[in-house]
Amino acid sequence: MLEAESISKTINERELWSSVNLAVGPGEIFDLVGQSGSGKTTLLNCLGGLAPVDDGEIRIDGVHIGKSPRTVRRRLLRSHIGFLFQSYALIDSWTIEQNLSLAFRGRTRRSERRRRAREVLDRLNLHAELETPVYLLSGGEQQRVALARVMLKQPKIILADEPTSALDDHHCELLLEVLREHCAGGGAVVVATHDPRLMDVCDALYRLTEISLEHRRAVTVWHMD
Ligand SMILES: Nc1ncnc2c1ncn2[C@@H]1O[C@H](COP(=O)(O)OP(=O)(O)OP(=O)(O)O)[C@@H](O)[C@H]1O
Repeated sequence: MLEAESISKTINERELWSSVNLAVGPGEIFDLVGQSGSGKTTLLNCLGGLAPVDDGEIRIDGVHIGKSPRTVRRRLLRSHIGFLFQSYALIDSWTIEQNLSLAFRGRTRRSERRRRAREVLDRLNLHAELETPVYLLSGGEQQRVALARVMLKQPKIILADEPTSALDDHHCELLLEVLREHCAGGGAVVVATHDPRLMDVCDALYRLTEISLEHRRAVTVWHMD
């Protein structure tokens, strides 16, 4: 479903990681761990096509995203990838409804979009009016709006960066339920987290590890039972 083969990334002459191999298939949740600054967010961005790699290949359903024409790539990323960003990536001055409308493709009627948005928000225990501007919400509520947007989009692959950072245990459990359902339906998840509540449900752990004095990082993989 999502494969990275021998990918490397250098930013401002600093090699973040190199020769990284990773493959996540239907039903799998992989965790990415490593020290702050080791390049986890950058790796997620590269896997999701938001940033280019310097070497190697990233394939989604077998399509090499770096080499495919721009329109094919955009369509593929749009239908396959859903991001849960560390910063939530919501538009602050927009309402919840406007932020969630970005998840819908094609011509979905507004009444239908509102009905589905309400259903997902209720499930996430977020009962604010759809007309509420996002800047009025707490961090945890904003994180749930971002999760609602991914749930409405229904991508095949979810890339999540510290998705539980603002969630209490109850809401963390809701997130886990959503991720498990996503995987049970044949989806895949790559998450960057050190949160043991989330690490517990992961199938494998990819650790960005420093392996030499030149600060090169490789990936060590542990498969969890
Ligand atoms: N666009 C950019 N321009 C310059 N430097 C960048 C850019 N993106 C990332 N970096 C640098 O690359 C390094 C890795 O950043 P990244 O956010 O990927 O690490 P991380 O492992 O996710 O860190 P954290 O756990 O603290 O979120 C950092 O030193 C960061 O400053």
